Amino acid sequence: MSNNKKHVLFIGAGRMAQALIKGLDKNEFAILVGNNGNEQRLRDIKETFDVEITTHWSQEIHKMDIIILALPPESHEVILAKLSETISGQLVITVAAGIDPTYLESRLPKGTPVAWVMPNTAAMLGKSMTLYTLGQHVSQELQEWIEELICGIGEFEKVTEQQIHELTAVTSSAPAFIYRVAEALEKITIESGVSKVQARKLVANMIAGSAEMLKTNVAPAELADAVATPGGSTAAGLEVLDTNHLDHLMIDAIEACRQKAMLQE
Ligand SMILES: NC(=O)C1=CN([C@@H]2O[C@H](COP(=O)(O)OP(=O)(O)OC[C@H]3O[C@@H](n4cnc5c(N)ncnc54)[C@H](OP(=O)(O)O)[C@@H]3O)[C@@H](O)[C@H]2O)C=CC1
Ligand SMILES: O=C(O)[C@@H]1CCC=N1
Repeated sequence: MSNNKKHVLFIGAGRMAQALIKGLDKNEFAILVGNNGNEQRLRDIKETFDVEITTHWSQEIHKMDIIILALPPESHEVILAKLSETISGQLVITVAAGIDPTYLESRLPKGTPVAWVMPNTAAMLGKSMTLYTLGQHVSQELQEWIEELICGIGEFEKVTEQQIHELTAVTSSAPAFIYRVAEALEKITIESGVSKVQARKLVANMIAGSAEMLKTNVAPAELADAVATPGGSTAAGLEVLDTNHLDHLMIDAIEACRQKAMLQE
């Protein structure tokens, strides 16, 4: 069984690597994890996820089928140069904001299959909305490997390189915007005298229910209309949001993420 497993090396062992490792099918993938020298973190990962760890990842490349770069965008340049010395046709995947297949291909040996996968932290619950796109040298079989990798962490969509540049802010960064909204609502809820646990239950289930409603494909405006009873209380709150241009605030926040991701390349 283990001989048929695909060997995956994670370079980077932080939040995103751990979220992905949690979702991967350990019957399909043999996982090895390396990082930038934080050995305690590697030991914790070994214990938590029952995977192999290495402090010398560059010596393991020849045994690997897939290499996943789960490290900061600005660390890619040096890591790709190091990888190029030993790599021989392995699939290289990055999850970094701003690091597209064109960037990877230009820094790896000619013909190296590469992909860009953009998950979010809900990967750790198998609930990521993940985007992916392929480089020029990815076969049908390798595309299937990529989909096998990411199906364990939630839903996915294949899009273009340009679309990942533009949509990383929406599918990977905007969860943080939702958490900010939740934080504000939790604070308000606690002020009504309920416990923190109750506040979390109220707010989390309200957001989860709203997300389920969105999945029915009814337009968000229509869903909001259905909440706002004519002349009722919700309309008064919506008017505050509209008058203060929540939509403009969202556009500005998304644009700030996009600009920063471009600078990190
Ligand atoms: N967090 C998120 O929601 C998302 C993150 N991403 C992308 O994932 C990537 C990682 O982010 P995240 O997990 O949040 O970051 P973390 O800071 O949690 O983890 C970064 C990891 O990269 C390792 N690392 C840094 N530099 C090097 C290097 N030169 N060589 C080897 N390993 C290195 C660190 O090593 P050490 O353990 O030794 O410190 C650490 O394990 C980023 O590129 C980000 O754009 C993409 C989508 C969503
Ligand atoms: O904040 C970041 O840079 C990463 C990329 C998208 C989500 N987190």
